[in-house]
Amino acid sequence: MSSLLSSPCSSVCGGYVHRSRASFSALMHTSSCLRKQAVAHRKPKTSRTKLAQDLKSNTKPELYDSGPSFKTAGSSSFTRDPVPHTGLPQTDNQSSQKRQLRQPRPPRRLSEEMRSRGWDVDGGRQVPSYKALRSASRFKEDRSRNGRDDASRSDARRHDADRPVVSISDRGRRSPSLRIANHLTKIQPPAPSLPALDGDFPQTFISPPLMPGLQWCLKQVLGTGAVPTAIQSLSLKHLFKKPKVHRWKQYLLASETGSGKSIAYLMPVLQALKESEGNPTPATSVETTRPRSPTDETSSVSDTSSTPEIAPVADTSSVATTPAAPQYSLNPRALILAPTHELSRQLTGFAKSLIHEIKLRILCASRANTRSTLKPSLSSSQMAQEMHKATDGEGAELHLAAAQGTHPVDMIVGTPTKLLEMARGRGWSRQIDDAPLPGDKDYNHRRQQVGTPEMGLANVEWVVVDEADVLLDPDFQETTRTLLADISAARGHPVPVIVEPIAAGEDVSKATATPLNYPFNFLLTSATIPFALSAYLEKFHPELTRLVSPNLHQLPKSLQTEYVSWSGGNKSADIERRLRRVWSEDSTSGKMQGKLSKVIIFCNKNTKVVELGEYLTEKGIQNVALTSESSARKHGSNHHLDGFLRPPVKKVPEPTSPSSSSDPAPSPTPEAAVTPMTPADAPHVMITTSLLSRGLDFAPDIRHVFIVDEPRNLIDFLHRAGRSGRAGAHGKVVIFGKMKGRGSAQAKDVRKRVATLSS
Ligand SMILES: Nc1ncnc2c1ncn2[C@@H]1O[C@H](COP(=O)(O)OP(=O)(O)OP(=O)(O)O)[C@@H](O)[C@H]1O
Repeated sequence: MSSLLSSPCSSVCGGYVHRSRASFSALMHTSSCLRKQAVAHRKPKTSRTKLAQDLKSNTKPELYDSGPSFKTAGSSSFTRDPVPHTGLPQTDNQSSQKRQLRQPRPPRRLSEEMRSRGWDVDGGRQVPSYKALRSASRFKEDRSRNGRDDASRSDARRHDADRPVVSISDRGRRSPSLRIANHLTKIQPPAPSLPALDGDFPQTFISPPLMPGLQWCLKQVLGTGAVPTAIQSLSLKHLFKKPKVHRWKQYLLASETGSGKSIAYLMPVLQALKESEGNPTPATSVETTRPRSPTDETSSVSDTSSTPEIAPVADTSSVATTPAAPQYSLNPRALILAPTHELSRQLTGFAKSLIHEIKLRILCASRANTRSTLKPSLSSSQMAQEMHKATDGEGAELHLAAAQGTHPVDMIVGTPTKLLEMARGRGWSRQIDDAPLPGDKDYNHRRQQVGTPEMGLANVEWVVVDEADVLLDPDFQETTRTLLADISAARGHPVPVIVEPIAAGEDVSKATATPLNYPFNFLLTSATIPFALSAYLEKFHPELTRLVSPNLHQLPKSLQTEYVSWSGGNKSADIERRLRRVWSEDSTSGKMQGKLSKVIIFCNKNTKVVELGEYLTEKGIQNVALTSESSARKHGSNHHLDGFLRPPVKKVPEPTSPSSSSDPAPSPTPEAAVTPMTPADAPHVMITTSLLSRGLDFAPDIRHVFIVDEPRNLIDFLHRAGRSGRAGAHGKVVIFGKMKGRGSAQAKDVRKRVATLSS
């Protein structure tokens, strides 16, 4: 406890720093402040592509150094640290778009005053009026932009707020935590050399806390020797707790790319869904929490075995119960939100590989504009068969608009736009005006075009926001928050829709916002936490617990970086030359066992993607060039990514007993089925933009990522680079630029900044 003293910063910021053991974080803080001071005096950079200034200073693993009392029995040390993760600095774009706060939800019969504040009643449900959602017509789907400008980064401030932060130190555990045993890569998993368990943090996928069926499927998917990664350990430790007094969980799971965040959030969600099958938890109360006192922090840190959650004082005066789910076709109990259809489909397939034993029903809502294949006249057994087909296949999708009756479904995965459409009716966003404008002949026609809502939200107990920094950025936030508000309203606890990006440098610690207490478990995940997200969470979710891996905001250790200088001639020819070199190295090294590695090339612009694709095709290199407009993306499946995405693990024959000690037979490796081919026979190159840089789990034979345009910022860079070197597999990120002579300053700057991402 004595290690948690605060001392004034000796440098420039005048702030305070929490001291951990040996005052190392104090040192880091001071040096960070000095660096910021130096940056502030530097001539401001005008480049649009200037990279983040001080990303690393906030996130060094040393900041999570543990006090002596938290050492585990083995070499691992797990700790909760008082230094909060403050996030990456915010972009200008975000700061310039300060918008208004809409509140509160209205009573069912609306007064004129409430109406004028933008509320309406729709089919008995309270929703923001279409007028209030006028700006929703700008909703853009599938645009995973990651922030555009870094000019405000040096303004970023660290806020030593007292929200709970839980981290896991990787000292002495670095290799085991990511010594990935993955049978998909044909790497024989090393015998697990686990540090001694300290009874606190699970270091194997064991039962309990996992139910045997889930544990068995994890072994199938990951291989028998797999051990939890840092973020999964944290999840096992914290997300399976069952507090005596029910309260809705609020957690952020943050860890580097390819570190297994999907499993970290799927494990607790799937298990909870199974356990509460047929026994839904009502939205019993809106929890109001007392202000945190300094003693809260001390006690939560000193007692690692206790929950990091500060017990809220339940406001029993506002007790409400979940209204009965109306007769919608689908009434899911969990929703997973993802920024793209591709990611939704992959997550669905992956989640299905984990439920072969526990038998839940998971649906992908990614298909946007297709007619239902179900006929209303189907008998119930036919319907059940269709349902089985739709929920058992890889990334299977179902559109039930024309089907009758309700269909049991436990979890739906989709983009916020699609999910909102399912909840409000197809075409709802076209109805953004309450009254027709003079001469608006289409008005009635438009209103009639709105489809019937097919998804009820009253049963939703879990919401996961994957790639939270994208889904809560200016492009997506309105849709995401509207959906969250709709769920809350459907569960009987209306909350305001907040569309209020935090300005750069805004001191959120002094903000007096009303916390958002959603009546469901709320999980957010991301590999990058920009300032805007961090500040938003601090302001509106002060009780949210952050589970942070020590390598957050760093490149995976298995990923090498290499710089290639443009020759000064044709850039496409330079890229072609480098590709051929990769394949010739593959053939001589023998590391690829006769196969040739695949390469993902990231460009900044669609035109460049198309141009490069055509050039390589001309040169006899088969490739897949994908932009946001590509027609291949509109087919409602991930077939356009075939050969590049990691395929889901198929179900293996039933075990005699899932809880028996014998390990499951390894499933056939996807590689085994693939005949070796050359880049002239089958695409070995995918060219795309940042569109596909988020969340997708690419196959391990993608050994190279080429970044041929300067990334817009370090967030963008981390996600692009992170498509390779996943789950401990070897990978290389090749960065092209002008490295020598006049005009090389920018490339050198990139190099310097990228170097800060490797420890
Ligand atoms: N404990 C583990 N051992 C071995 N492999 C694992 C483990 N956990 C996850 N994996 C594998 O690692 C890969 C990456 O996982 P996942 O896609 O969840 O990463 P992520 O952290 O969500 O990455 P991103 O930030 O890019 O979305 C998957 O193929 C998954 O099967």
